[in-house]
Amino acid sequence: METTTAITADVLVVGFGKGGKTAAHVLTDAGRRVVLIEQSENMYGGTCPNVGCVPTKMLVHYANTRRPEDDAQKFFANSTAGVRALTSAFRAGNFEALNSKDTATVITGAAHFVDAHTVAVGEGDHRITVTAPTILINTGSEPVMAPIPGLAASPHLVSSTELIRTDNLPERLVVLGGGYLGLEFASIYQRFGTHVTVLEASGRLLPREDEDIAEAVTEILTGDGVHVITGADITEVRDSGAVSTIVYEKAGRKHTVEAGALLPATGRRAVTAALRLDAAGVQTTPKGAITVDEHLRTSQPHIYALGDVNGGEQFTYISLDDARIVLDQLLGEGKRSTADRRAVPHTLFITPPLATVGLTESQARAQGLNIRVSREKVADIVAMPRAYTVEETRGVMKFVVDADTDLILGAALLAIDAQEVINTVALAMRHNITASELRDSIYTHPSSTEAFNEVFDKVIS
Ligand SMILES: Cc1cc2nc3c(=O)[nH]c(=O)nc-3n(C[C@H](O)[C@H](O)[C@H](O)COP(=O)(O)OP(=O)(O)OC[C@H]3O[C@@H](n4cnc5c(N)ncnc54)[C@H](O)[C@@H]3O)c2cc1C
Ligand SMILES: NC(=O)c1ccc[n+]([C@@H]2O[C@H](COP(=O)([O-])OP(=O)(O)OC[C@H]3O[C@@H](n4cnc5c(N)ncnc54)[C@H](O)[C@@H]3O)[C@@H](O)[C@H]2O)c1
Repeated sequence: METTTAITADVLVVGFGKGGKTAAHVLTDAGRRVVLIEQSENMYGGTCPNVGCVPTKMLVHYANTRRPEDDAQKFFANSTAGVRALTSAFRAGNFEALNSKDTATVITGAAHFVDAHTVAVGEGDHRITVTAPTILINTGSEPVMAPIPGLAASPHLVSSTELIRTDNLPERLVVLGGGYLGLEFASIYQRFGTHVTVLEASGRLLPREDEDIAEAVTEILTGDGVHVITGADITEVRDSGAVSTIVYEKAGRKHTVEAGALLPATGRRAVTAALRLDAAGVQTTPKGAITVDEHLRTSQPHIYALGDVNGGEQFTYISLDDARIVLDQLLGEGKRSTADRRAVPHTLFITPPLATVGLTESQARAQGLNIRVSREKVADIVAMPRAYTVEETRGVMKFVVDADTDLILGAALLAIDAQEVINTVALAMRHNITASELRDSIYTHPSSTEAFNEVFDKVIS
């Protein structure tokens, strides 16, 4: 006998990501009856606090506190135990904070569309359906598996989630792809004591950054012992017992590298396959992301898509900003849009971190802009003793400034605290604060922001 439970709500959220949960809280507080469906009890709060930003940044912290005399294996196991404790606390907090509200309900199970207003969890017996006039899809992204023969079947294949959760520090890790995820894991695991090799298809790391910045990053990683191979065309993965052999071609020659663990980090794509979007008439792009307009409405105007699933930039704070746009549609004036975003910063959490915003020097030159470029090595910045006080003097700071208006066009900060300092630069860019104003402001001492007092004057071209 079928025992379908039918629930109605004002707003249904599918997926417990940053955008969905933020919207769910605000809508509940505004008196809406909200149902949020999350497929896994291990994922309340979404990717970021469970298997993404939070655990990886905690691992960066732990890896950087390891002393040479620490036993690598024990130190790693203690670190992942610390990560588990934090992520479980965050997960429970995320569930409780929402589910304990009178007009909010969290349902655990994989959701799929039945029609444009109805979503079901489960099939047949015990099926739950939720019907709502407004639906938010926030199902995130998953790793793309490069079509390399032998890769998908390799017993040594590990996902970033598995690497975070294991207590066993791999002896030899090969990372396929030198993007955000690949370089962060390379830096973390090398510092824990693993021998790491990065195989990157592009001719150099970080092809979107200026060459001098990419070179400085490569120097830091290789200085830490990471083996970085760029221009690598990976042709095959062969398995024999305890190791995988990765075969790649570089400059017309065949090479091999062995790994006990193999991490694919060649990009992530929207999670839509299980949603049965056809049943709701929701369209997707050729890459499988949900098609949205600048207000994040899908091809069905009452259905919105937030976060990685809509094919935008894959960062937690973008998913959060997506929630602001959708909430403005549902509760506000309906004006806010993705077109309002200016000077969105990014941070690659290697050690020290690389934080960037705006145009690179090469992008600005390609646009024919009249620019002034300032750059200084962190070790040489007299106004920033902070780097010496924490014994991390590696890196470089670079600013691209409009020579006609003195407005900042972009920055690349490879330096201690860069993930914090970049937010001030981005704010200055958004509010048309000039390079001279930033240079001549008062900052606390000793801090990394003080570098502004000096670096803007180190004009190199
Ligand atoms: C290892 C790693 C490190 C990262 N580090 C950073 C960082 O430092 N800073 C940063 O800004 N970004 C980082 N990111 C990217 C960031 O985590 C994502 O951009 C962000 O979490 C995306 O959030 P979201 O709102 O799109 O959805 P997610 O947080 O991915 O949530 C989607 C949720 O939907 C659920 N779901 C999927 N399908 C269904 C279904 N059919 N039914 C019900 N539920 C479903 C999933 O289980 C998941 O919980 C990192 C990513 C990874 C993988
Ligand atoms: N600190 C952060 O904010 C952070 C950290 C981790 C992940 N993320 C997000 O997650 C997304 C996914 O991360 P990612 O690193 O998987 O993707 P990515 O797009 O950042 O990098 C993928 C890299 O893999 C390379 N590549 C692709 N195919 C390859 C192949 N066959 N062989 C070798 N190299 C290949 C690409 O040239 C690229 O350098 C990021 O773009 C970012 O938005 C953010």
